Amino acid sequence: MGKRIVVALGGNAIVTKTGTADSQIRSIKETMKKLVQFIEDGDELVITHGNGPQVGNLLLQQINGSSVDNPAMPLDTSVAMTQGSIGYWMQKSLDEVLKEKKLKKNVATIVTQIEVKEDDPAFKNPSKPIGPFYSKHEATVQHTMHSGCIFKEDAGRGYRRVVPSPKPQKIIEAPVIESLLVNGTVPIAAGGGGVPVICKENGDLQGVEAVIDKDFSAAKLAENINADELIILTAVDNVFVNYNQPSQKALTNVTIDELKQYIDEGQFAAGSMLPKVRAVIDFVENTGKKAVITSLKNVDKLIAGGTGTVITK
Ligand SMILES: Nc1ncnc2c1ncn2[C@@H]1O[C@H](COP(=O)(O)OP(=O)(O)O)[C@@H](O)[C@H]1O
Ligand SMILES: NC(=O)OP(=O)(O)O
Repeated sequence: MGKRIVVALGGNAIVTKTGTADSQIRSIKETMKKLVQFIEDGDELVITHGNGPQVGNLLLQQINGSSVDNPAMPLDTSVAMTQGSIGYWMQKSLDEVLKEKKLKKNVATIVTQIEVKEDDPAFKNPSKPIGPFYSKHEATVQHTMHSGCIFKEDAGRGYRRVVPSPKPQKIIEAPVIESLLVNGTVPIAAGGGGVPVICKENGDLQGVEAVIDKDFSAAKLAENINADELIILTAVDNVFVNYNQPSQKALTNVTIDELKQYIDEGQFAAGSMLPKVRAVIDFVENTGKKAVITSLKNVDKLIAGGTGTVITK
């Protein structure tokens, strides 16, 4: 019997050096050739993805191309725009792969809103890096040109714009996503971490300017739709302790208590592996189900029965 699986795709599944639509579509098609194996296996698949590079680039286009008659769109709308563009690329690519495999399945991208808390401390401490990398000098120039933009150093790789990244509380479209699954459709949902919204006193939703971390959204989505498993696909086969040191050790089977201890030891880099580890802890703790962190290229082996870092209670 198939499982209900939420797969979260990292940057290496989409992003290319040139950033053209064609190159990102080519990269995504290769990704879909891997993910189709879950469908062939009889699993119910929900695909979610990041948007850090794309939403940052889109914001730059908004800022640089805007005028009084053609205003720049706010960040929540820009997130929705990237859900649309990346979802379009994914849905088109997966459709093609399904056709090549002679599998009859519908694919649908859902513009997904995610509730966040209005008083989330993240709004006062922007931390989510988006868009291109700058040198320190370029970041200072950008900050001078666009006074509202904050730039921070990103894991030794250069400077990037940072925006608030509140924690997801509830997937608004979870019932729609579940009904699609029940009807045999493959939903692409909560893309780019979801459109962040707050719930007003009268129950209306209002978009807020932020980018939610897609790993936390994937965990909340998996929880809200009663998924059996959360799989986070990134660039490394395993989570490591003593990462990039001669004594590095791949984690294969690990409990959430062990992971918490490794967090206390500072084993996981903030802004890269740490949010993934925190997200899987949330999912496993809240549901008692299993999560996996591994690489996209490792999907074949994962489906064949193992490898990657498996996290259980
Ligand atoms: N302890 C660790 N174990 C494994 N990878 C780590 C660790 N600490 C940092 N990393 C880095 O985190 C990266 C994954 O984060 P990131 O690139 O932000 O993910 P995404 O795939 O979502 O874009 C890995 O490719 C690796 O370079
Ligand atoms: N929204 C988000 O977390 O995107 P990235 O994974 O691309 O940073």
